[in-house]
Amino acid sequence: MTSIPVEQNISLDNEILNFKQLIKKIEEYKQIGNQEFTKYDKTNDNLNKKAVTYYSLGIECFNNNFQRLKTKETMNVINDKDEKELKKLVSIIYSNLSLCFINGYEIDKALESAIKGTEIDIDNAKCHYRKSLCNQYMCNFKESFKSISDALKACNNNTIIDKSLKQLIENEKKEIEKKLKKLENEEIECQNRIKEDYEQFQQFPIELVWRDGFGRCVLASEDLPKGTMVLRVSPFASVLEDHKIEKNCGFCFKKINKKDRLNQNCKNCKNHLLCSQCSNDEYAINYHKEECDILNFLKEYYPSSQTRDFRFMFRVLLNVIRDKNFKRNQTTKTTTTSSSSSSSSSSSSSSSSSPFSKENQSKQWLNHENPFIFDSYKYLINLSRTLDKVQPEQMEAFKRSAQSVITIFNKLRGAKFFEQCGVTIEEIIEIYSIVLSNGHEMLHPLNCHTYGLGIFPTGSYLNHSCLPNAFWYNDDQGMMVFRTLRPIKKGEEILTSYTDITTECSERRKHLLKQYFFFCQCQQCKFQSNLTDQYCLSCKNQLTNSTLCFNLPNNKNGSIDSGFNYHCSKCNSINKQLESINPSFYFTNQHDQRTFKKINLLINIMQQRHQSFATDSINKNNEYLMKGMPDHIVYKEITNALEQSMILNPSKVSADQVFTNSLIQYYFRLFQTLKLEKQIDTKQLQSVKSKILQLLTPIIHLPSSHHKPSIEKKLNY
Ligand SMILES: C[S@@+](CC[C@H](N)C(=O)[O-])C[C@H]1O[C@@H](n2cnc3c(N)ncnc32)[C@H](O)[C@@H]1O
Repeated sequence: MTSIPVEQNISLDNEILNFKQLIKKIEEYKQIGNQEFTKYDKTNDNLNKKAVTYYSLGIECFNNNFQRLKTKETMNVINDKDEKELKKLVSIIYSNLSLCFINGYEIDKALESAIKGTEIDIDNAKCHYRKSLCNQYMCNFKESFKSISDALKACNNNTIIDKSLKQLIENEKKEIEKKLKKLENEEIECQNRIKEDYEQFQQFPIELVWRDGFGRCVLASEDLPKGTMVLRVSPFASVLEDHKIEKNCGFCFKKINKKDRLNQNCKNCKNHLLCSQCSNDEYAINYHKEECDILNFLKEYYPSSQTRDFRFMFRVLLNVIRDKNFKRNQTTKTTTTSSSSSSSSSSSSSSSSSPFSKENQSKQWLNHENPFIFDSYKYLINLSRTLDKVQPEQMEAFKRSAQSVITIFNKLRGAKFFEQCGVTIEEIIEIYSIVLSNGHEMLHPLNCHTYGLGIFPTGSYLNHSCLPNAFWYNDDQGMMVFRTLRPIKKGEEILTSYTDITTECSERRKHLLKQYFFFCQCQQCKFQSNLTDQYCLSCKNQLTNSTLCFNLPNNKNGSIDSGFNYHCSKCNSINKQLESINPSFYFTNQHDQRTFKKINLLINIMQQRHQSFATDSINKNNEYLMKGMPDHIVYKEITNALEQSMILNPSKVSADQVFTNSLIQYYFRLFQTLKLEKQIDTKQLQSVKSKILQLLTPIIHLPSSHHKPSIEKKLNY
């Protein structure tokens, strides 16, 4: 439980004598909670703490008094009918609390509340419905289906039926059924791929498996040292960023010398450069030929539509069409061949002649020293998608865009082109949603700048972790390459990050939920979400959500002035005020603790020195001088401490040993302190900055472009 602010003016009358008083009090809390809920700005996606507080108070009031009334401590024993009424009310509060947590993106707490609500009143349909929703976000679709079925049962058990709620639940049930069917197919396809595509996966030290709740997972098939290339995937389709079109090769995306750019531009569309290598590659030449008329058309008639995303969709669709045309021709051929009883054509030899097979890709790709995985269309269309989560406005935009694409193709290639290719508008919309969840910005391996957009189906098989053990970049051929960040043991899952892991657990989970529609279940989040930022004043243990109890103050008429009391279940003491946790609490590993204590000490020395400089620059008795540490020694000590911590940097220890985030904050704090040091010059700062960047390599090398600028900004000098 997080610390919840309490309104100053609620009086807590703990002496509830009978059922009527209890129900009145709880009803009051519910009403104020509801008022706070309605007042809250719906666009604000932070937790509505006020509403949560009032609902929590209602629940606490019930917990504190119900047993007493039931166990006949009082003369006013509660009867069955009253008990039912009371439990119904509390269950509604749990349901409302669950909704607050859902709106605040705290799905674990939302689920916990919904479960409690259904336990207390099995006929609370909304609670079952919310339980189902939370399970969906947690990718437990089987559980979600069970809950939505319970919700429907509860609707039917209620004498007064809320028709719109029942309709909502029925629709949701259909959606979950569809999702379960889709997952079943995905699992079958995954098992098929494991068998059929064995050779491609054998090129890398990995194994593809299916796990309930997570879907496809990539595991290490042997012990892997740090830096090992674990996967290299060719793009199903990729395009340059708009501002790179006039400077970079449109096939391999490498930068072209200024003097060569004019010669290398396509004479027809004048909108596509090929580097000297690619202009000798038949595949690269033909690849552009197929899109040239489209680019030309856009330039002439819809100049504002020549955007990266629009160009990207054309490239995706051209490959889809190639794949479909080939398959259609193959079917026709097979039918003709079998009807004429000629010798059977093996499917493998036919597929090798596909214009969209691995063997027919660019020779540059095939001759490269590193192997790669090639994905045909069936692996693209099997990727997970979130069509049901797409906002209505976005869906409208998809439809408009899909219609424009069809119109342009039909105009340029013949009125029935799309129909003949067998691509429907529904399929294009589905591809859009796949691209939305699986498209990747393409990152330069050295400077991490985004230079394009691509889709790499097998690259999307890797799951996310907020303490990843692998990272990715795009290499000189525009392939997506994954490498290990630390040694990985055989059988361990290979995980990358989809988000900025330098932010707080709740922020990360919110971003992943908003962007990718799942509630992160990684080890790091599970560990961090159970920690509070407080520790027990008596036993000094860090309070976790599971050791933290929630108590109402015992004072009869008093108002809550300093928030809730916390009850440490480890030492049983009740504390009114809790201090913020000491950063060394984050490190269970002794070596880390010592290193960080040292850094902390040095920071303090620096800060004191800085203060004393400000107040009395020639105070010879300041602590720093008393310790007899000259400038360069302090500076060296800090660097040494940083180096030591690098030996045990967070990517090398397990998630339950280290808080990546606190480590980063520590470095930032250190840097800010050093910046204030008058005697530190730019060169020294630069050196500390490089040291910190080196320490944060695992994070900086992660794919997202969000965090890199934020780290750079914090290390500005
Ligand atoms: C890009 S896919 C990754 C591959 C996925 N396993 C599959 O088979 O498609 C992203 C999906 O994987 C699951 N996933 C990945 N990382 C996760 C995590 N840390 N916690 C929960 N689910 C995760 C979620 O279902 C998410 O929507």
